[in-house]
Amino acid sequence: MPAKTFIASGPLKGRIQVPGDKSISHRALMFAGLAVGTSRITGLLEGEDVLATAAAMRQFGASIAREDDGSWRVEGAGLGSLLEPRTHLDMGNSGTSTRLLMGLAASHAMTCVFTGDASLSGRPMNRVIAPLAQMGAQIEAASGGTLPLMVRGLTPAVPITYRLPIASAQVKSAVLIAALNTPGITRVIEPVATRDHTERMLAGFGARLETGEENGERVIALHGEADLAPMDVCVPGDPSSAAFFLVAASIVPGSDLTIANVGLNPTRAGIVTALRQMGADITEDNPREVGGEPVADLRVRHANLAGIDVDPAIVPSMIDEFPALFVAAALARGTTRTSGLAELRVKESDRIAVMARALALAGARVEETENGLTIHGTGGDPLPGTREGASVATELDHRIAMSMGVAGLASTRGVQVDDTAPIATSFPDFIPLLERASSR
Ligand SMILES: O=C(O)C1=C[C@@H](OP(=O)(O)O)[C@@H](O)[C@H](O)C1
Ligand SMILES: C=C(OP(=O)(O)O)C(=O)O
Repeated sequence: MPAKTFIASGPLKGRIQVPGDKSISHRALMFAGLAVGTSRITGLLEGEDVLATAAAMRQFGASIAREDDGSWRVEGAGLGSLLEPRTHLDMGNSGTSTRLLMGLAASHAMTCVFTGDASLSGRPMNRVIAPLAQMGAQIEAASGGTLPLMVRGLTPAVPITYRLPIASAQVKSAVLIAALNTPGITRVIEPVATRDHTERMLAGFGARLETGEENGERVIALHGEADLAPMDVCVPGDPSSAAFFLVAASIVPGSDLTIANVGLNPTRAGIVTALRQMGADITEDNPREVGGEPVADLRVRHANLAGIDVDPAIVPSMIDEFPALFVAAALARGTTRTSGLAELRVKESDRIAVMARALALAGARVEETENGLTIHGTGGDPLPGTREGASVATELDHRIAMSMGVAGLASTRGVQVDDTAPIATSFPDFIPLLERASSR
């Protein structure tokens, strides 16, 4: 459990690059692992969550290796020809790996056991069990619908039409991945649009899928069984990782930082919109497309932020960025109110409760509401920071650790975080990168 105190820093300057997008990295390994032939992935995030997906895909029969130039070479096992894993699949801390690979197992005639760490073992899986059971899979989970769980897949599975009861790209993707090996048309209806990396990348790998709109809802129709052809994937930088630097540079006076190659898919870019509404100075340079995704270099300069009421409609497009936004709000002038964040309670930790406690410990004025936080900002003055001997509980949650690390940069006493190890799940080089950016 490496604790660390993040202390007040000088301005963040220069040009940095954040690692590859976690959501896209998972999918690149999965779909390359299902294609027939060899794919190459550049810019893959080499974080623990993504490595858990790689290990699982190897158990399913894909051959996956890192090349000397840092790219990854994947020889697919071929959809429908997967091997049955010889041991349980250890998903570590990763909800995305678990839920998407449960979809894969559901339409293959094999038995897979999924396990995970203490955080993942508390997260709800009924949301994927329900549609996958409709498709014919038999799933036995611990009471409460959590890991460890066993999936007995069915081939051929049954195509379904499934309307998502919650806005979740993981549930959508689990059903679409199960549909790949399912004859017929599987439809997913999304009342609220969530990240669409699965749809974009599956089309790139040659799956037949149509996306459209009916009565204001998104409808995705996937034709199985799919033949996936190998391809080269270039993974853009992760906007969820960039968010920590967008907030850090916004709250530390004198900062002028460029974050190169950040993915700006509209289903992910809500944090940029919300920070701009607070008065952040963020410009987009060199907009382009990388790997079928919109990308730009983001230049962020310190600004005097003001509190806002965050529109709940923006929530799905910045779901993982709320811990970072809460830190921006704690340094802003006036009050920020957030609502509609029920999903935050079932992430790696209860991010509403854990951030309320963490920010209060660092001296911020925070009120927890049913499904959000109300934060009264300092108006730009540094937070007091944690007291001697007190440290923020990160609860196995990488985003809590990084967000509170950023809060430390704008604090008088510094912010001590009890455990920085979870950061490696999504951003192994976060601390050195932060130190480099703030010491120029
Ligand atoms: O599909 C994905 O890659 C993800 C979807 C989101 O989860 P939900 O689907 O549970 O909202 C997000 O929080 C997670 O970090 C990654
Ligand atoms: C919620 C997250 O990831 P996952 O659901 O894959 O554990 C996250 O990275 O913030």
